[in-house]
Amino acid sequence: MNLVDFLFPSCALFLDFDGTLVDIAPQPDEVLVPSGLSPALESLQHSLGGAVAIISGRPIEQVDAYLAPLRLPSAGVHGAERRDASGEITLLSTYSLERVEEVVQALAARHPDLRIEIKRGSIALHYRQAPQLEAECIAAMEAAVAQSPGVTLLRGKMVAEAKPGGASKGLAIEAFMKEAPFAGRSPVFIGDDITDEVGFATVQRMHGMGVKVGAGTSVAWQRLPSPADCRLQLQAAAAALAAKAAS
Ligand SMILES: O=P(O)(O)OC[C@H]1O[C@H](O[C@H]2O[C@H](CO)[C@@H](O)[C@H](O)[C@H]2O)[C@H](O)[C@@H](O)[C@@H]1O
Repeated sequence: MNLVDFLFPSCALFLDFDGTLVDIAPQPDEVLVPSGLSPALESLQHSLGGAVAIISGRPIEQVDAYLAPLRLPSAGVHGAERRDASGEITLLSTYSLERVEEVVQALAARHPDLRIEIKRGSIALHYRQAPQLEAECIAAMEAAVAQSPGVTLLRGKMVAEAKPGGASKGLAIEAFMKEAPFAGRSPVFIGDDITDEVGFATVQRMHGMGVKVGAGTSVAWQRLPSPADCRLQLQAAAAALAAKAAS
């Protein structure tokens, strides 16, 4: 697809972070942000009347650090936290993760290649460096989550994450779409992971469009081959929209 053909000044743009804006890295803290990314996002934000938001599994403060000095409206931890366009933060209720933490710490003590990420209201267990442990990690997380009221399990790219049941990327997008400057626009969501499928379904239900980055089955109607291509297409769309506004 050519993003330029689908992104109009009347769109609202929602963007996943890992695997969409940046390439997947061996470890969560090893992602590289190409220097042209934030300027392109800032230009798009300007052309789309401010209606550009990041919808990530990461905490908002991490996304801010990667995109600095740009601070976009953002949803973090799969929608458990959200910063609207005025800068106001909404935090969803969280639930005890004591059992999940016990289980992942015990697993990681036995398998040092596993990586635990603790966020507000969520714990992610990464097995990218120990893919042979996938089944064991999933089984352990499923059992721990089953003993943790209010908590659900979300699977992503080489990661299993316990998060509040009420949080989802779809609900975060819906919340943005009720507010200025997003309300009344046609939503486009670009993402790459299973965790983004609910976001694709949400925007398409709202007569918008989901764009899946990379391979794998998806409900999204459009597709981009890779994060590198996604960045190029965002840059091209930013330039085209800026040129249209100037003409
Ligand atoms: O919703 P996203 O913005 O795509 O965030 C999803 C998760 O991304 C991170 O983990 C993933 O990316 C890492 C860096 O490329 C990779 O090492 C890991 O295997 C992936 O699962 C992040 O660490 C998680 O907190 C996010 O939930």
